[in-house]
Amino acid sequence: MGKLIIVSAPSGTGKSTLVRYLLSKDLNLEFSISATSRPPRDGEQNGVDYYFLTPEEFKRRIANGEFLEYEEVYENTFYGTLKSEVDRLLAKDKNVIFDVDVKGGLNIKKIYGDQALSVFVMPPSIEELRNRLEKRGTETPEAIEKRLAKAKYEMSFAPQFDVVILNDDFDRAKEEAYEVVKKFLEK
Ligand SMILES: Nc1ncnc2c1ncn2[C@@H]1O[C@H](COP(=O)(O)OP(=O)(O)OP(=O)(O)O)[C@@H](O)[C@H]1O
Ligand SMILES: Nc1nc2c(ncn2[C@@H]2O[C@H](COP(=O)(O)O)[C@@H](O)[C@H]2O)c(=O)[nH]1
Repeated sequence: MGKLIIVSAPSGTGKSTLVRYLLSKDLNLEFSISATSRPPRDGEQNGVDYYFLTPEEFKRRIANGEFLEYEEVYENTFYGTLKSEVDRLLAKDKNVIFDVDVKGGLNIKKIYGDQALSVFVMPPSIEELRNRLEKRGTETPEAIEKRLAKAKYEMSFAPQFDVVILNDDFDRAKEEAYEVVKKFLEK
């Protein structure tokens, strides 16, 4: 049976970068495409990066019980994992990797227990998070402030994860993540 790798971190830490690296390795991993009510960024594609839903459609699916978990990660912006997405990937005998916020990560771990490995990616500092988000340039200054304001709170959940990886130097962090995930998948 396929296993689950959950990657969570405050916004800007580098979890998507880490997830992309792990997907490029020979680990039989496939990405769990989340649903979101936020609009696509430049270059993002529906059904590849996210399933982009209107807030109304997102709420209809919540009421219909279609989500394994969902969070209003930022005010009026919903993100969630569809049950159908996880079932689709596990049915293909894939290991599933998630890029989800901290609460979503802990919820998925609770549901799947030992079948899942929860990984918290720790930023070196709040200042470095700000640098990374400003350099990425995908959020307005107001949105960056909101994300940073939440980061300290999210970091307090790190001890509840199976593994904590510090993303200071990316080359070191990606090797550590690879070793930890490989070991878990081989168990
Ligand atoms: N170790 C690192 N050192 C410097 N920059 C990094 C490092 N890791 C990632 N980055 C850069 O930081 C930015 C944020 O990374 P990424 O988009 O992967 O973060 P994220 O945690 O997925 O954020 P979000 O939750 O907002 O999607 C990117 O521009 C990425 O290239
Ligand atoms: N609880 C969930 N959180 C999710 C999911 N998909 C993504 N996310 C998290 O949202 C933020 C913001 O993402 P962005 O793409 O707007 O930068 C980030 O922390 C993601 O990990 C999900 O299905 N459930």
